[in-house]
Amino acid sequence: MIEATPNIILHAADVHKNFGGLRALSDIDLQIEEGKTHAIIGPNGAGKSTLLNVIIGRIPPSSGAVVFDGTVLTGKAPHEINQLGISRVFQTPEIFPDLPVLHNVMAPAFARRDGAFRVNLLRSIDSERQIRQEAEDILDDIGLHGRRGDHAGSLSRGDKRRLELAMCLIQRPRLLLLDEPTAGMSRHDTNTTIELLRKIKSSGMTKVIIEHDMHVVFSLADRISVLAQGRIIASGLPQEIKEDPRVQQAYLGGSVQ
Ligand SMILES: Nc1ncnc2c1ncn2[C@@H]1O[C@H](COP(=O)(O)OP(=O)(O)OP(=O)(O)O)[C@@H](O)[C@H]1O
Repeated sequence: MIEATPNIILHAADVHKNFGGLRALSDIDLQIEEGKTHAIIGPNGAGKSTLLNVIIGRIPPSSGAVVFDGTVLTGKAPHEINQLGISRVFQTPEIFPDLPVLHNVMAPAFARRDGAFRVNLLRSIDSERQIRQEAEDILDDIGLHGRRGDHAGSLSRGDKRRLELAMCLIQRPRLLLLDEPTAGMSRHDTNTTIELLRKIKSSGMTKVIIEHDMHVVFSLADRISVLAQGRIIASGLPQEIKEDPRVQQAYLGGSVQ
């Protein structure tokens, strides 16, 4: 078994992923420090989503292992990995469009407690009240409280993404993975989401963010890893990454600002 280093909550060790003849990930060694926000950036097709999918068990690596707090995740099913305390906000929101917004947020809390999306008729009313209150508080935090009775399907794309974030937060994950959390949002909604993610940061939750918007990355990240053609070409503090010539090169000569 691969040992987790102290303070390193997640370690992707020597991960490779091939799709047929295509090397989507090569020699990945990624260490995520507990309580920090770690951004993964890189040009289109660099392998960012593949890496996230390997971490959450949706895609098996061709070789290598992912270790979360001393537990090897490789070979586990996505729901088992979720139960260990890892949640992910997807690029395309996965919500229940026909249910009210509030019920969307409550549903994962039952899964958190029961280990499955099932309704336990013997569940105490108090517990249900507590979950409802928790869901209402989170909706308040993310600015969707006024929409709690509306069908989730009627929300704008940006609000659906925030709803999905609320559905992750109620699970109280130890590690939150965010795949382009502000994609499709207006500048105003993007800034509101940055503020919300900052608030979550102060709660000590570890976060991994994949993001193209450098304003979001540099507003939130404690550390940044840069993927290009399936390899991590640089990893470090935001200022180090900004000044790294290899990173500038990976962005086709453009500057990372
Ligand atoms: N299921 C799959 N089958 C075959 N090839 C795949 C599959 N998933 C991804 N790829 C390929 O692997 C490479 C990495 O893709 P990936 O989606 O991980 O990149 P990305 O960095 O997330 O890109 P983007 O920023 O555009 O979302 C690409 O060449 C992509 O075409």
